[in-house]
Amino acid sequence: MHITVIGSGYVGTTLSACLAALGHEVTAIDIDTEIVETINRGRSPVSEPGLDELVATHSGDRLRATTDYGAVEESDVTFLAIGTPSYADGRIDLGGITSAAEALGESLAEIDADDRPLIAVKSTITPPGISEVRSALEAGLGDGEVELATNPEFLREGSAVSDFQQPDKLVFGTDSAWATERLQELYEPLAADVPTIETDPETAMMIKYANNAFLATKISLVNDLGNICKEFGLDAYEVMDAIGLDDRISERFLRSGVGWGGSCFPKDVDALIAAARGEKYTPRILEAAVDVNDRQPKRLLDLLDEHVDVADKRIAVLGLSFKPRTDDVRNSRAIPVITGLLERGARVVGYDPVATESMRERIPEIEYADSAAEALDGAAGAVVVTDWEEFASLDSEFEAMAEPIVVDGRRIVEPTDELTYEGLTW
Ligand SMILES: NC(=O)C1=CN([C@@H]2O[C@H](COP(=O)(O)OP(=O)(O)OC[C@H]3O[C@@H](n4cnc5c(N)ncnc54)[C@H](O)[C@@H]3O)[C@@H](O)[C@H]2O)C=CC1
Ligand SMILES: O=C(O)[C@H]1O[C@H](OP(=O)(O)OP(=O)(O)OC[C@H]2O[C@@H](n3ccc(=O)[nH]c3=O)[C@H](O)[C@@H]2O)[C@H](O)[C@@H](O)[C@@H]1O
Repeated sequence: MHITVIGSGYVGTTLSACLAALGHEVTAIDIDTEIVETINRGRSPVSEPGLDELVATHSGDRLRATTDYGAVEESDVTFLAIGTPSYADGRIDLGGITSAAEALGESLAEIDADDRPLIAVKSTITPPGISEVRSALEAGLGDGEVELATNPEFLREGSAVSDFQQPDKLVFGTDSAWATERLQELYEPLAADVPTIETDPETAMMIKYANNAFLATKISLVNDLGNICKEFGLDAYEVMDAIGLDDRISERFLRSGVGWGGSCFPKDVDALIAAARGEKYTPRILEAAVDVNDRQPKRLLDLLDEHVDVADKRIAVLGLSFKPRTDDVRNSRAIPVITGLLERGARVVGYDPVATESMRERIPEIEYADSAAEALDGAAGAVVVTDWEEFASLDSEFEAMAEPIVVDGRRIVEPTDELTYEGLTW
């Protein structure tokens, strides 16, 4: 099939490269010329394991990139994979996706009605927001019709390619059998043993929000229970390992610590709360999940305060990305941790295996080290914010600290006899 993907960020590039790998002819569209050139040079514009290789394999063959919306003329399905950030009050900002939808509508107006592609929304938008995207598309189109579907994405950053290639489920939100069949045909090469949910566009997006809200709330509940364990002098990981054996709970997403960040859980939970309030419903459990999450970085710093007065001291922050294996620092827990340390007058030195440059753009005023050893050298304390595998093998590096104090927010560092080691929930 001929596919166009509008928006070439984490989701769009993964989608484009993986669909090309499935045998489809894919055109990736982005307004950013640097992104377009990067893909056409055979490189991924975002850092994801395996994505560079996929783009390199298919670029110039089944995958090409352009800034020109005219490329939709050829396509059977056109995806919208534009960012959907939040306003300060949590409501979803649909400005980016509606302006893309309007521009897309203008291009579709040039195509005979019978030849128009199915438009599938990959971006995460609240169910009430779907009508706004539809209106923008129709405003661009003028007279005429086009069919809009939703096809939410469940991949995680850091494992985007493998998550896309081996999904737990596929969700098709359509208004017609024709649209469902197009999506079935598109995913046919990977859908063999994958449960497929065929529903309407709004329910499909509610499935996406419920999925993220459930997982974020699960982690906050684990953190709440973990904080209680810590107060009782118990190890939350021992407790969670045990409850995870209950199939109804499952062993996944039971890691307590400094909380959830990233470009999706915080924004999606906030957007769902705001959309629910817009309907005069107050989702109290989701509000509590956000509240627990907001408090975890402060609990980490309070623990550090018990061991060292950080004012004027060099303090190492190990891990800057919101999770390992990505350079993404959006809503990383490292941000409130660094801000809290700066408010206490600490001299902060940050280290991350790949996210240093992203964090430097965001917080330029702190020092950045090229290795964990360099960050720890002379530090009067260290906090661990991201569970990068390399932190598990740190050992003699701690000997160069002025005070060997480590407060671990992710249960990744191996405690030693020489170390004053505190876990956030153990
Ligand atoms: N990042 C993730 O792991 C996941 C994200 N999502 C959802 O997917 C959507 C996209 O997320 P990301 O890929 O992370 O966003 P992103 O910010 O990485 O990428 C968005 C891309 O759209 C481009 N763009 C913006 N306006 C455009 C326009 N008018 N025309 C063409 N291109 C335009 C930008 O230049 C950028 O490259 C969001 O709604 C997000 O919630 C869903 C599942 C996973
Ligand atoms: O909508 C999205 O964008 C995506 O959001 C999350 O994916 P992602 O944010 O990439 O990463 P996760 O692995 O879910 O981690 C999110 C945050 O939760 C934290 N986390 C995760 C698991 C855990 O047990 N404990 C915990 O604190 C991580 O450190 C990270 O900060 C979902 O897992 C994806 O299914 C979804 O598609």
